[in-house]
Amino acid sequence: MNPTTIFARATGTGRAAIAVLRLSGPATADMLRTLCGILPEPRRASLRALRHGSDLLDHALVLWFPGPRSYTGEDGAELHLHAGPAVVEAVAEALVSLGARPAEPGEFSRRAFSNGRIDLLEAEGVADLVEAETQAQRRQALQQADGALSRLYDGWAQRLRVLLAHQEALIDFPDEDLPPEIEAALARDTALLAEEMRAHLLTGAQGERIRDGLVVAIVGPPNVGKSSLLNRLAGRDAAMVSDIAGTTRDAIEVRLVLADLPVTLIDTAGIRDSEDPLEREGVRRALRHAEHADLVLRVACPGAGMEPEPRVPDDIRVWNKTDLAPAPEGWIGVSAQTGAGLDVLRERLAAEMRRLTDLAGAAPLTRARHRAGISEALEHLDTAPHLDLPELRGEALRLAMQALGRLTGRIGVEDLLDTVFNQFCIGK
Ligand SMILES: Nc1nc2c(ncn2[C@@H]2O[C@H](COP(=O)(O)OP(=O)(O)OP(=O)(O)O)[C@@H](O)[C@H]2O)c(=O)[nH]1
Ligand SMILES: [K+]
Ligand SMILES: [Mg+2]
Repeated sequence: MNPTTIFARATGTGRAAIAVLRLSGPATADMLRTLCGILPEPRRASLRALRHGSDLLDHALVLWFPGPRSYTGEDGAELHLHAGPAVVEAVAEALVSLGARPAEPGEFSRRAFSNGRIDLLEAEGVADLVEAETQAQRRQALQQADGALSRLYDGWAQRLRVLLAHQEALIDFPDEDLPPEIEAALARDTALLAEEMRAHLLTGAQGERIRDGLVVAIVGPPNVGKSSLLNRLAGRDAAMVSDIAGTTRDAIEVRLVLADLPVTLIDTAGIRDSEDPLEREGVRRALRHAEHADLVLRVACPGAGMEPEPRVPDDIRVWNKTDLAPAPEGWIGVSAQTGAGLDVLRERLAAEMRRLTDLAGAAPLTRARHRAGISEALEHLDTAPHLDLPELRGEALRLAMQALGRLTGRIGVEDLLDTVFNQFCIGK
């Protein structure tokens, strides 16, 4: 059955000079002919009067992309319209009356996937690229959209295929004639592959941090100036500040960009023993945030607990209120009030964040889906050597290969597609 021809506005809906309507599907050529009078030259921008019946809709720049050399692999087009809502609406209505329908979120990319133009990992890279807010996210998304992860996983699947072929050759030998050197080589190569996968799983922490952002928690006793510090780092009055100990109860989150990376900075309740059930809950939440954060700013100040908690090696120790007394050895001195020392603190934070996201050039996994797939493949590889029968070892290798195949979407992913593509915006 022929797919329906779909269209969507590919550019944002705010005030703008130009709006791009994108089309894909078998009726694209007919629709262009109707609207433009003739079919424009392929892949060349041409200025056309768009008409529907006797109605002049707009003067537009028209691009015609005959399939399969198009984003979706189908016939496609772009109409660069004047961005007035009435213009876009008139052209959209004309397209609907010609038989097109508005696209679902991610439908263009889904068609590109179905037509083999991109695999699932590349599609996810495209989605991340559309969402990228920081330069580190852009670089990572571009790498994935360009197929860096796909090449890695396809390479592993290819090696597994070879191992499986050897394993199957062994099945045909009677037990007593099994060539031991082939068995040994198989076990060695399987273990080697498993090691590479284990190392790759470790890059996931960095990759997911770049994609989702890092979490930095500000923790310490009451009144040391945690909220004042949050406001300084955020550059705005996000949290209430007062000289009353216990001002902050619930955690307050602020998003910002530091060292090209997205950060969620969390201000928490001052940690102390309290009879007040609300404050106790606040303290409990503060401790939980400290535990789950990528980095913790442990704040103290003159007269308030220097060591609120046993010292954790990765924590950054911040001594606030240096306008009242200088910082002791081993603390970064700041004054949230005057702004002194804030640059040094920002630089230290940035350095720690770079350390936590350093990939040394490797393409990292970026989503829980990837982590689950690789873990599954790894489980099968780890099981294989402990299985007695060569048939069972072969089956374990096959299952590992399937887990990798689902990551790229080369096999058995129908049930997964809605989850992946619904995260896209409309028009992509
Ligand atoms: N002198 C001086 N006072 C400061 C500085 N930073 C904060 N303060 C004051 O310290 C008091 C407590 O500040 P907060 O930011 O509310 O402290 P907090 O740690 O968030 O307090 P809780 O939320 O109650 O735990 C306020 O009166 C601030 O004005 C500073 O650098 N120097
Ligand atoms: K306070
Ligand atoms: Mg506070």
